[in-house]
Amino acid sequence: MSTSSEGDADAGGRTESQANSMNGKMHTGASHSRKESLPLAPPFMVSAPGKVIVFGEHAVVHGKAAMAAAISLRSYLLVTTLSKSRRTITLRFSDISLDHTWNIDDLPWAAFSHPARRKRYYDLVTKLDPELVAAMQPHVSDMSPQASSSERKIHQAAASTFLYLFLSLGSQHSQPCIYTLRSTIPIGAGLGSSASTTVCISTALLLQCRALSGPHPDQQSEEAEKQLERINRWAFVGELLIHGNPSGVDNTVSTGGKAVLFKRVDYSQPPLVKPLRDFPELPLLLVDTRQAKSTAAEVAKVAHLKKTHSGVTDHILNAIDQITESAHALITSDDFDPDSPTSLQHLGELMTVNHGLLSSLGVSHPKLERLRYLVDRADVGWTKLTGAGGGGCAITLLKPNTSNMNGDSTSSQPQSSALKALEQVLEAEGYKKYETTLGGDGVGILWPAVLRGGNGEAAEEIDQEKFLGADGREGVEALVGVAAGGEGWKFWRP
Ligand SMILES: Nc1ncnc2c1ncn2[C@@H]1O[C@H](COP(=O)(O)OP(=O)(O)O)[C@@H](O)[C@H]1O
Ligand SMILES: C[C@@](O)(CCOP(=O)(O)O)CC(=O)O
Repeated sequence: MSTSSEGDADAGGRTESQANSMNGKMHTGASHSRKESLPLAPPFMVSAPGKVIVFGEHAVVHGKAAMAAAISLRSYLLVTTLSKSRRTITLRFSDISLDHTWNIDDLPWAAFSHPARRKRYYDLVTKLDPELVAAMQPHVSDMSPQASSSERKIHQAAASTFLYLFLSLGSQHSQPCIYTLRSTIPIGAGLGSSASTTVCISTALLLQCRALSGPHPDQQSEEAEKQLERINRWAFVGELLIHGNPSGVDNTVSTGGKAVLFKRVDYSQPPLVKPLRDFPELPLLLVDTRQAKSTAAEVAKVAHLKKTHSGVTDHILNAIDQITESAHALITSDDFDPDSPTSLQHLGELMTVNHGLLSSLGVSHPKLERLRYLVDRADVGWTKLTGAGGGGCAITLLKPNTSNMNGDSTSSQPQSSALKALEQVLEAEGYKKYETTLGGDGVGILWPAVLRGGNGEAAEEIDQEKFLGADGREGVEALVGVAAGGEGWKFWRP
C-alpha cells in the first residue's frame, strides 16, 4: 500500500471515490452513520487457483524447499450484500452442502475487539489466538446438526476459517451479506482446495474492510505485491484452522499464482518465496485416486516419525530438499528444454526418487502405488504423489512422444496409443484424470459481478441463482471461469 497510513480510516489506501464505489456509495467500517436509503453495494466475486506441488511436499513443513505451481482449476466466491436491517451473515458453500446463517449481533465481538487481542489487517499474524478460537467455538459447534459426523467436520473447518477471519477483520457494524462459494477443484485431493477457498475468503473480507487497493492497470508493482502479501497472511491464518500446521506454500501459490520455490524456516517470519518466472510448460498428467485423505493426518504422521526416528527422518527430509534444489537448478538452467528427452528424463528421475522418499515417510497409499505401477507398466512417464498423500492426486511427467495428453484430436501430435490405453485402464479402475494448465494467475476479482463475453457479447450479471444453478464444474467454469476468458476479471500483477 503506497498511500494512506495503516490506520482505521480508509484502510486500503483507495481514493474516496474508489472506496465509495466499492461499497455501493456507502462507507463501511469506521463510519456507522450510514443512511438506509442509499443503494446496496453490487455483488462482486473473487477467485483463486488450486496448486500442484511438483517437489518437496511434507519436507516444506519442516523448513525445506518446495516447488509448486498454480493450476487452472479454481474456487469462486460471490459476495451479495443485504440491506442493513437483515443483520445476518450467511455461508452458502454448495460443494460441501453447507448453508449456515449467523446473527451478526450474536457473534463474540467483545472477545475479538478486546484491545489486548484485537488484530489489525496489517499485522503480521502467524498463529491463532487460542482464546479467540475458544470464543468462536460455540458458534460453529452447533452447526449442521443433521449432517453425518464427517460432513459436520468439513462444515466446521470451512465455517471456522470464515468466522475467525470475519471476526478479526470485520466489526459489529459489518454489512450483512451472503457468501456463496463454488469450486472446480476436487476437495481433499491434494490440489490445495482449502487454500484456494481461504484465499477467496481473505480477499473478500479485506476488500470489504477496505484494506485492499486495486487491482488496477497502472498499479505499481510494489503496491500490488503488498496487497497480495496482506491477502496471503490472512489466508495462512485460515489454513491454520483447517490444517493445524501448514507450511503456507498452498496459500502462497494460490494468492500469487504462477510457480514458486518456497521455504519457511522461521514460522514467526514471512516465508522465502522465489518466483519461477519462466516455469516450463511441462507435459503433465494429473490423476486423482479418489481416495479421501486428510492433510492434517498426513502431516501429523510425518511429525510423529520425526519425533520417534529423528535421525533417519531428518535424512529423508534433507534428501527431499536436495531433490527440490536439484530440480530447481535444472529447470532454471539455460540447457533445460521441456521438449528434450534428456531434460525430461533427468527431471522425471528426480520425481521418481521424491515419490520413493514420500512413500518411506508413510504418506503414500495402495491406490497411489497401483497408479504408479500402471504408469510404469505403460512406460509413459515418471510419477509422484502430489500434496499431502494418503490418497488424493499424483502427477506424471510424460515422456516425449506421449504428449497431447488432453487427447485433443485437433492437435498436430497424436496422443500415443500407450497413453490412450493407460487412460482407459485408469478410468476402468476408478481413477479420474484432470486437465489443467500450470502457472496461471493468482487471486482475482470481478467487481461488480458482471461478465462481458468476447466479440462484443452482452454483459451478463452473475447473481446467486445463476451461480448456484451452474451445472457442475464445467457449468461454473463456463459461467464465471477465469480460464474461459470472460472479460472483467482483474488480477494483482506485481
Ligand atoms: N469447495 C469448497 N467449499 C467449501 N469448503 C472447501 C471447499 N474446498 C475445500 N474446502 C475446505 O477445505 C478442506 C479440505 O482441505 P484439504 O483436506 O487440505 O484438501 P486439499 O488437499 O484439497 O486442500 C475442507 O474440509 C473444507 O473445509
Ligand atoms: C503436505 C503439505 O506439504 C502439502 C499439503 O497439500 P494439500 O493440503 O494436500 O493440498 C502440507 C503443507 O505444506 O502445509
